[in-house]
Amino acid sequence: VFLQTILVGDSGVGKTSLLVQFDQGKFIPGSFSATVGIGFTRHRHVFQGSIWDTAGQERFRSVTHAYYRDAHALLLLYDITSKTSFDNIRAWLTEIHEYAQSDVVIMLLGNKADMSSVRAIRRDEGERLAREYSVPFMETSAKTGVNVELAFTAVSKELKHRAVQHPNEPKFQIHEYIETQKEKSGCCSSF
Ligand SMILES: Nc1nc2c(ncn2[C@@H]2O[C@H](COP(=O)(O)OP(=O)(O)OP(=O)(O)O)[C@@H](O)[C@H]2O)c(=O)[nH]1
Repeated sequence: VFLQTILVGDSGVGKTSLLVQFDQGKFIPGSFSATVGIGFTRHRHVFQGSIWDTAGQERFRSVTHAYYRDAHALLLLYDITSKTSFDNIRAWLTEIHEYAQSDVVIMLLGNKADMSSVRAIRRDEGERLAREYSVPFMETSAKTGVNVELAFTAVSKELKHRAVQHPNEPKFQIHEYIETQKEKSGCCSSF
């Protein structure tokens, strides 16, 4: 099975940066250039699949919709310093439910966790929204790399497990896996 993961969310939340951090282990500050359509060049083979970076801008929406259907997993990002990007998550989820496969693995990510001094969305607000939609959640930073590897690994493990599920094997618990692995970024700043 060829597994496809795509990154979605508002323009500027850090989708390209997250993928660059995961792929190359680096962050290029102030290098905001909006993705046009689909980031074809920015996919990396993980396990037996690939990751696609989509454009957050509204005008590319019809292009990205076409990719939802073939996606096995979706990483849905908002920016913890942007209330708008968080408020738009519900709209993104509506789109996902409309265009993606019903069994798609979804993970909610609150990115830019390194900017907690100017955060607009508390971590528990992210957690609550994720619970409402029964999706796993974590805060990430494409800048420091916190939880970046984990986000991709957790999704890959879940997909891999589904693909090769043996009858007597216990089901992979993505929520538990994340809880035991996650770095509590900005743990000590005020909620
Ligand atoms: N401090 C900080 N800045 C970040 C982080 N992630 C992204 N940025 C910055 O936010 C801006 C937007 O990042 P991109 O990765 O281009 O955003 P995008 O979601 O791919 O945007 P579109 O391609 O338009 O959909 C850039 O200036 C990044 O350097 C992060 O985790 N921390």
